[in-house]
Amino acid sequence: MTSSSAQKPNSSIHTHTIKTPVGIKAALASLKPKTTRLSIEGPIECDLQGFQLLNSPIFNKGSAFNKEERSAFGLNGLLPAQINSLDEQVERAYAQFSYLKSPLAKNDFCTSMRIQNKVLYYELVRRHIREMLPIIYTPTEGDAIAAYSHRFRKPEGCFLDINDPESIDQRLAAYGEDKDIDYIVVSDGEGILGIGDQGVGGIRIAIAKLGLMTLCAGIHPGRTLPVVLDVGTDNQKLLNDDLYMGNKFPRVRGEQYWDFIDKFINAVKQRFPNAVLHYEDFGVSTGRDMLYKYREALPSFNDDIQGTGAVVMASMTAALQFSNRKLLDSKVLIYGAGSAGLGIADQIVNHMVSHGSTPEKARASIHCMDRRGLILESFEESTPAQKLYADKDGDWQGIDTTSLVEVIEKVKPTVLVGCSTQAGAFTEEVVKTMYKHNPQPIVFPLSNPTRLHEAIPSDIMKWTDNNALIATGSPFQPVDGYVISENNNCFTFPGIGLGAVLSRCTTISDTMVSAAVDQLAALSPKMENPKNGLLPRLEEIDEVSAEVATAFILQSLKEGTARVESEERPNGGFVEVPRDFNKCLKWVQSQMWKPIYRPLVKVQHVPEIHTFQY
Ligand SMILES: NC(=O)C1=CN([C@@H]2O[C@H](COP(=O)(O)OP(=O)(O)OC[C@H]3O[C@@H](n4cnc5c(N)ncnc54)[C@H](O)[C@@H]3O)[C@@H](O)[C@H]2O)C=CC1
Ligand SMILES: CC(=O)C(=O)O
Ligand SMILES: [Mg+2]
Repeated sequence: MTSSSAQKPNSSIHTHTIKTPVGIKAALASLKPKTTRLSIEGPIECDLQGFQLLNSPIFNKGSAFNKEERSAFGLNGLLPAQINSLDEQVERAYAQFSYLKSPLAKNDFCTSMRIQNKVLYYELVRRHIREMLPIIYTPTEGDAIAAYSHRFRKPEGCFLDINDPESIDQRLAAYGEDKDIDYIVVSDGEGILGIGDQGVGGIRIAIAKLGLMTLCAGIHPGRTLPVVLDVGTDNQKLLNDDLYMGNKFPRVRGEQYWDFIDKFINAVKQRFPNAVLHYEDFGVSTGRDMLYKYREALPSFNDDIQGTGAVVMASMTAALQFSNRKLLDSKVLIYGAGSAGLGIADQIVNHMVSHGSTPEKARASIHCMDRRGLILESFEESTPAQKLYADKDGDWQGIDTTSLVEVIEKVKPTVLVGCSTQAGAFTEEVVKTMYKHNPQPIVFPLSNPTRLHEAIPSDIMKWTDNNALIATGSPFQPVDGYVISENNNCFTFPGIGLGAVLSRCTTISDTMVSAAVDQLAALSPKMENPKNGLLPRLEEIDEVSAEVATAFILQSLKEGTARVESEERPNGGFVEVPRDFNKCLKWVQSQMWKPIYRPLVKVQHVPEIHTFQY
């Protein structure tokens, strides 16, 4: 059992008066889990029929409905005669996907498949993950977001409007009144995937991240909620665009913005008391404050800060182990001290502290640059987070602190991280200076999209005689047989999110994130073969997420933040989570949603007309 600090979860969602039409209620009840909130196998009760069933992506099987289901659910006449297997459907869908030429056309195809049939969509992407991930996520999703108002076809997600803060709860209710929600991704669209302010188009980053939660970590796709906070936009192109679909005024900031956020957080706590809240692509001036302001109020997580920090820390650990160097001897230079850069710096500090350092010593081994150059104590306009890493002016007399090469010459970093959105900033001279001081320099150009990378791997390898240890922000081809790992936060946020959902933790602590980092680093294939990447293969992502989640849950249980063991099973008794890693891993895997068709069982209620999205 958990310690006394764990609270019993609010079970009001199970008992509150249900207003949805009775048919939908039955369908939803069948999504309810056996032990925790995830139901992944066995028959699903359903009383949708005919077109309603075909239009419900959670229940739809398209041409795979069998004879009995076609009769029972009024589908005869709505489908051609042949009954396909999921394999055949995937083959057909992949052929259609392959026929399309441009990445954006492929992205459109994926969107339409996702809102048509979730099982088919996730199975299709799972089988072709390496090819399709860049289409449904960075970099192509960034282009799709930039073109949101022009390519728009069907609304998905929940739109909250700063003009109408009193309606937040009503809007959340309209989206999913009678569902338990396990996981919410929210964005205000200010810092999208390295392409900046995209206003209301930010809804699509929330949708894309939730897609990865399901794909990579088996979060039930019917139990997630994408939210955009439409607070205006400072993107002049959007403001001038007649077709732009969001609020056409400059971003609201200051008190009115924070009141809106307060109301949103309170509404989430009330309506979805068991949900984990994931912040995505907020601006540098808000994302960090939001995380620290609310992280004790509800289990919440900023992917750009913590998810990115965690995956970089895991790659760095793997690179240090491979090159036989010690974490506490490392010196790190972060080029681009924004949300991601400072999140990485914080995660490195957390990790160094949990491996025996002090916060002061750990911070002293990290140096940060932004568009003003090396961050110095004398800079008045630095953010509080930047000030933690500021260098003493006196130590830098006579050195051009705006020159990356000069800074490297003085610091002699073992690790160079780029999250500056400055394409080509890691020049030949920069990389060769790193190499001069390190036989195996660790270089992570992370800026997305691909065209913004600080350097491309083939150049870095050429300039270091293939000795650099590289991980990038977007996918790249191997160089001379060396696999280049994508330092993608999809190796961390889905596993951490799954761990948070399953443990029902009250908060996501730094040490829980550190446990996830250590687990991911332990899965690095680099030690087996120097040509392997620093991170596991994408094809193993669901297994990786399960392991990351397991480490997270065990740490949460240790810290007394897990509430899962105070949840009652439907048939009596309480959930018991095994403390043994392998047994706990099996339990985690048993809770993950999988893209398989489950038998549909008819229930005898007459459905009313409804607006149910799934
Ligand atoms: N690979 C991954 O998994 C992730 C990659 N990223 C990428 O990292 C990049 C940064 O993202 P955020 O931190 O959210 O953006 P941000 O806007 O918060 O930070 C960018 C930082 O770069 C600095 N910068 C700009 N010009 C510079 C220059 N010439 N020299 C040095 N620094 C300069 C800015 O001052 C700012 O501090 C984006 O391209 C984003 O896509 C972000 C999260 C995850
Ligand atoms: C990958 C990601 O989260 C970003 O670039 O913002
Ligand atoms: Mg992001």
